[in-house]
Amino acid sequence: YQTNPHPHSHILYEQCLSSALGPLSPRIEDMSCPLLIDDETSYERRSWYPWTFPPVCVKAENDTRSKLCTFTYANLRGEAGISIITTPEIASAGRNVLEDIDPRWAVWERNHVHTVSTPPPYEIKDIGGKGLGVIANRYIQQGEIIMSRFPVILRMIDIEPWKYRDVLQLLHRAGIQLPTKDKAAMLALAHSKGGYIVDDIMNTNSFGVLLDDVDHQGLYLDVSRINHACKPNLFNRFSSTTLAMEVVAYHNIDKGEELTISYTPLNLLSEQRQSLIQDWGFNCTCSLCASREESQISDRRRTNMQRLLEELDEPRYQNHGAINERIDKIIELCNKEGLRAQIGDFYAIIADVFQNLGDLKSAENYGRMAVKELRYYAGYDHERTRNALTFLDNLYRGSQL
Ligand SMILES: C[S@@+](CC[C@H](N)C(=O)[O-])C[C@H]1O[C@@H](n2cnc3c(N)ncnc32)[C@H](O)[C@@H]1O
Repeated sequence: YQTNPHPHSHILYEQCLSSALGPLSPRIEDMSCPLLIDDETSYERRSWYPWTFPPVCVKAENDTRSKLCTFTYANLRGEAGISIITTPEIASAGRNVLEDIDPRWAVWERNHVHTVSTPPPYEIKDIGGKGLGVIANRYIQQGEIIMSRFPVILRMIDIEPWKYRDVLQLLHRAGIQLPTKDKAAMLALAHSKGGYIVDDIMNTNSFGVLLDDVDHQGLYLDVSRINHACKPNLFNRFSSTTLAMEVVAYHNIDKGEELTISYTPLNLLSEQRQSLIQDWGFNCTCSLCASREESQISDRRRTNMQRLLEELDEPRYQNHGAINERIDKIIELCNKEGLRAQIGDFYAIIADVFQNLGDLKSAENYGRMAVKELRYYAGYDHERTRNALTFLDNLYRGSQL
């Protein structure tokens, strides 16, 4: 091991911040505690390993211990570079996301082989009124993985302790340290609000992602070219172990159709949806927003679903007849509203209700269905999927106490 002269990192190193056995590889010989690396520890050549450049850091105004740094890794799994703006602690704990994936392990984890459609079944073209967009160049079948990408920039969302100017400097550094090809593609992405260009690009195109369970903004090339629709034909799922964002066909898509995702959670009411879209800097012109009649019908159904879900918590409905009646109605409304991607979350709620009722068999059934749906729609190791798996793990253990 290298010696680590940083006073705080020593303690953190002893505690071993990240899971010692990286989730990407089951090999026992890979067990090691990652070192904490920042601008002070990386004074010797290569002592900033595994990063490609020595990290550049800024200190918080009132707390000199908290640093925010830019870490760059030039070649993530042969695809692109990645720059991460985060704390040294998170970078150290989350650095196993840089490891190459052992394919046998990945298949075992996911339960199926991961295949991205090749050649890509889409083209990126100018779309009137929306800038560039993505168009299907052939018939696409439900479930096809259209894109699978790693982020080129990640930035921690809670940057409150640091000066905004300092954060912008780190962002600038994040951009210039990317390999030339990725930097050019990143700088060509859409921007909408003005200000420093990379900041504007991040705010116009990023997705929320977790690094070491902490919220970050993630910028994904290509995925960023997909425009918004309230009833999209694609959904995206995220892996916190690999940082991969997969874009998958929600249903069958005809050649020539524009490929779309929803920039907002799918189940919002029209007013909430429109206001979020306006924050994005454009107007929602989907029929679900633009047609008064359609949005009223949809809002009514969604409010109904919400009410039915809330009723499941009420003691007077806590019997099998009332619960099953509500489940049938929720599923019917969910299908009518195109909210299939959220059914896993509903199953998880229902599993919980059955557990509270003491019906562990039904709780297990719904818990298993929740895991299956969440693996497919949210991601095999998404936080929501992990929560559903923990529920199943605890189900019988809890009843034996
Ligand atoms: C993530 S980018 C999508 C790709 C973008 N059109 C481009 O040229 O790269 C988001 C930007 O695309 C535009 N956009 C996305 N969906 C739209 C929609 N449904 N209607 C109008 N503009 C849209 C907005 O300007 C938004 O700020």
